[in-house]
Amino acid sequence: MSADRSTDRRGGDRDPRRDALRDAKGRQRGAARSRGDVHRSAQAPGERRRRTDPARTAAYDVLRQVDGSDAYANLVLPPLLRERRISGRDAAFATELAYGTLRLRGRYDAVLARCVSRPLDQLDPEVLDVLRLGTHQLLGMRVPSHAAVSETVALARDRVGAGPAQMVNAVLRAVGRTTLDDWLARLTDEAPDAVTGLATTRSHPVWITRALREALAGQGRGPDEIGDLLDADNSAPRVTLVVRPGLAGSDELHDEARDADVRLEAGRWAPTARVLAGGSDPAALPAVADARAGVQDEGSQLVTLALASAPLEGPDSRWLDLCAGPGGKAALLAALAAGRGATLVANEVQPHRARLVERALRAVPAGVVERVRTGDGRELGAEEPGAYDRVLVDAPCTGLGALRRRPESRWRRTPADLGALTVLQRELLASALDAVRPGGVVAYVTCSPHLAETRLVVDDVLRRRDDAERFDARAALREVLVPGAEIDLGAPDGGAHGLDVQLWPHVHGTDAMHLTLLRRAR
Ligand SMILES: C[S@@+](CC[C@H](N)C(=O)[O-])C[C@H]1O[C@@H](n2cnc3c(N)ncnc32)[C@H](O)[C@@H]1O
Repeated sequence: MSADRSTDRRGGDRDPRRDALRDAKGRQRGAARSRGDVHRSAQAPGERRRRTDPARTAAYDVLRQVDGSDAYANLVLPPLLRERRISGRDAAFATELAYGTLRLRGRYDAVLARCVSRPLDQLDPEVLDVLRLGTHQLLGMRVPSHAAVSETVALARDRVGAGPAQMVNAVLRAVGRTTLDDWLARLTDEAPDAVTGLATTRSHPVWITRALREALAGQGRGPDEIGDLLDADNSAPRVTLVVRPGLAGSDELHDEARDADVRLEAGRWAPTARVLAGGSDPAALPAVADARAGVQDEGSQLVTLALASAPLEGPDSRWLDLCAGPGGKAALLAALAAGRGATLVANEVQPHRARLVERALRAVPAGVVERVRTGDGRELGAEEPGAYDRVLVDAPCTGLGALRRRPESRWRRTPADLGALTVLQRELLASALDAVRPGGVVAYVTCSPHLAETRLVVDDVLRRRDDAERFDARAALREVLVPGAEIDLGAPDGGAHGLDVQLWPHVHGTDAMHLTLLRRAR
């Protein structure tokens, strides 16, 4: 229980000084307000409208766009903050409020359902979003209760009207009468079974909780790790950069970071990784602006490095990235190919994502990128059979391994998504195995640990053909780690005979990337 609470309160986007620096009510101190002339003289007490806090209003507007227009929070929030000139600790407050509320929505809805007399789906969606925001301030942030309630009531009055604001007041007071620990104990006690209890308290859909637990067991880890995994999904990840080898030197990056007031630390696993330890926006680094470096999860770097270094006999001159958009792994592959005298073809089906691949590759020396192909990867194997030495299939997937990065995605995905995706994944892997030459290597990668998207896809494709076999991805990954790093990849007999790699947020601090390595036999 207490681990749960500390996870929530750690909230990676928070500035620990923020609560002290915002005023005693957790409210932004504005000039008019500090002068004490906030609309008071113009209105009767019952009609008083206080100026609502811009940070809370921004978080509310993000939630409305996410819930009402299917927008992505990480695409909506940054421009909205820029447009409204919300920066510094207020931007950090708005970010934690919006992202934290979205991540923990399942938990908060369970709490609210016990404080609202009607079923939640009978509330106006606007009112429900205000209640969720207030609940996150009460149970997931260090905002004093009186401020959480009064500021949220002011937001309700401003955005949804005086009537609902009274109801918001009453409900939030009921929420705040019980501590987070006591709420979690009650939700656990009242759950019909253990999985539902975990799903509710850790704010994940039940089907995802079940799938993640099965994936842990299926990849040689204890199913009892599920609580830690779900908690890790509820914490914002640290920002990690990739330093593309040969494109950005360590000293050069060090100097640029110092000049831009960005503090970087070496990554834990990948020699190419630098973790943002403090300072300002990494986009301020010239190396990031001109694509010699980029923002990339360390797990994504590891699986790419493992493919590039996997043992290979014979020629090693043409590499293919079959599903390249937006180009993070393609840029790392191209940098590695440049150092090895190889070339890269990057393929992507969606034209706008193919353009992002071109942008990501702009720092790669001329001649290394043979072309960025816009087309269906499922056809490439038949068009160019046996033409490549190394092929990456970073397959479109549910993204269940990157839930901490996309606060709303767990509520959007449904089990029905799996059907179409797993058919596509099989077809892309089969095409990759056709495109690689005999003796060549294919990496099958997903940012999902779901067994239906990982092991079962590979097993099924291999069952249908006798010209390819799995080999030891764990050994290949260990070869590329920073010197001296000891990585726990699960029990040796777990997960496809201990050959596949499954990374985990709660163990490795990376996204839950999956890697299977395959060799074309003939
Ligand atoms: C997981 S993302 C790849 C991420 C990328 N490797 C990176 O590191 O930036 C999967 C990509 O596959 C693309 N895709 C989906 N269907 C495809 C197909 N039939 N052929 C090629 N690409 C496809 C998607 O548009 C998406 O850009």
